[in-house]
Amino acid sequence: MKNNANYTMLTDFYEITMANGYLEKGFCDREVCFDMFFRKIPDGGGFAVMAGVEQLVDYLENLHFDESDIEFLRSKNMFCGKFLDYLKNFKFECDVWAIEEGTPIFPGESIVKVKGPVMQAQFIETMLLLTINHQSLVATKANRIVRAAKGRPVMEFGSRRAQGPNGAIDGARAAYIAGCCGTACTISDVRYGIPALGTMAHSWVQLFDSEYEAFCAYAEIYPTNCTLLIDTYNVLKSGLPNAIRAFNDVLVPKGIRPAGVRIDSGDITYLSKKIRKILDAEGFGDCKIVASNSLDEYIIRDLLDQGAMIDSFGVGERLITSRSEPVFGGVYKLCAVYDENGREIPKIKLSENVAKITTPCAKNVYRLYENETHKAIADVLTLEKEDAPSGEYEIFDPEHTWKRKTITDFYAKNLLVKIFDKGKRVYDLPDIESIKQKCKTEVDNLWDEVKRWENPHNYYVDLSLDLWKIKDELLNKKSF
Ligand SMILES: Nc1ncnc2c1ncn2[C@@H]1O[C@H](COP(=O)(O)OP(=O)(O)OP(=O)(O)O)[C@@H](O)[C@H]1O
Ligand SMILES: O=P(O)(O)OC[C@H]1O[C@H](OP(=O)(O)OP(=O)(O)O)[C@H](O)[C@@H]1O
Ligand SMILES: O=C(O)c1cccnc1
Repeated sequence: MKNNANYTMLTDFYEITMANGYLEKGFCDREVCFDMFFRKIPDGGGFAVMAGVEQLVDYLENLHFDESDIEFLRSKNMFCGKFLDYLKNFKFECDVWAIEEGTPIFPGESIVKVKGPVMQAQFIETMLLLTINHQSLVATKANRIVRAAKGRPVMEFGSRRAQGPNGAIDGARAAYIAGCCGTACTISDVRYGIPALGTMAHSWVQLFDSEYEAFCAYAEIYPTNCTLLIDTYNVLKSGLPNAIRAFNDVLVPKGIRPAGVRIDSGDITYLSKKIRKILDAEGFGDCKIVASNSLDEYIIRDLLDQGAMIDSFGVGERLITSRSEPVFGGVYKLCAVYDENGREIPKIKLSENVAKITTPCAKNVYRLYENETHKAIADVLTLEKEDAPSGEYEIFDPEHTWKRKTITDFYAKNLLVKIFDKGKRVYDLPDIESIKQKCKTEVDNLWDEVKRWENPHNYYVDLSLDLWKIKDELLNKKSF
């Protein structure tokens, strides 16, 4: 569902001062190309997960300046009348391409490409980065947590500790794309169709005169979806015995099986093993054990290594805030300008820090898959005018060019999909289930070496020879 919020003024102030300046200096019609890319995968992982395109589309489709926005800008006494008039009639006219949501992405490759008048392409930087950076961060983290859980469902529980409403709502969406089974965030279901789910809070148990009464009351109201929180007082001495009594007294006579018990404190491995034994002995072998309490991929891996008997996980704060690495450093850089004849002039940003040097030119991004296994071998950035890699193709490391490899028996997929043509949307937004499925399929298509936790294989993101030559020429240029 569309959000329809107008975030036009959610922009760094310098985007507005530059737009006004471009107009004053006669750059109004200057066509340019910008690239969004990121430099580092959070948590030392082998890949990130693209997310947030739908909200970017929403933003771009709503982009307009209200009368009150223009009056606000006029009150700053910084902007010329011609610019304020331009804003009055502002209509988004850029071409936009993006890698589809749910796709694994790698450092250095264009994940969003924007072409159009510099005033517009520059202006959208802040929201474009904010939207893609946030959701890709949470999707990347959630995918790590889901993979650590090895097929056990992971519920997203983080709203209460998210950084603001959109942190919760869009974060839940990103978590679902990346593999979570649902969210406690109800409005994410209303807005995006992310299944709302959950158990109960300690306050439910505390409110009743006894734990047993609290459990019976819940079982009576929600007999077919009865997961009881058993750690309010003492898991083994009180919570579990009371839950078993309530199951036997309320559900068993109706022929209904209990859904589960949740633990939210203590030594999860020790408790889950004890709980499993007791539930099995009492004839509740099908009753699931849910664990929560400041979990993340590291603790989940550790718990499973210890043999914890957990069937599903509830994960909140460390997922929704990506606590271990809370920044997805996507950047937006000018890579080309076009002269009056439409000829492309490549642009580079240099830096002492090699990782900060940009790749010039408007580019395509191809993912090369092995014919037989459909596993992704490498990504290759090419000039737009180049054909897709095919046949016998040599890839080489753009920094260590002697590292070469000839590949055959592969097919290439163009990852950058056109979303807007001259400001008009030309892309049908996929539904959330297809995005989730895409994420699963595409992560499955990565070699295990890219997915391992420690020192994952550095997936190749290479440049075509023609693109590399242009970059090399600019790197060796003496004056600018
Ligand atoms: N067996 C285990 N191995 C590794 N980590 C665990 C294990 N059991 C629990 N943890 C984690 O250790 C941390 C324990 O948190 P904490 O010290 O707050 O204990 P607690 O029992 O939850 O206390 P509280 O009652 O205050 O919530 C949590 O992040 C939890 O997920
Ligand atoms: O630990 P998280 O991964 O964020 O998961 C969500 C937490 O939120 C709830 O706790 P609550 O707000 O009652 O606080 P608590 O930590 O004191 O239980 C729930 O019982 C989980 O502990
Ligand atoms: O439904 C739950 O169990 C839940 C929801 C939010 C936070 N913690 C737990």
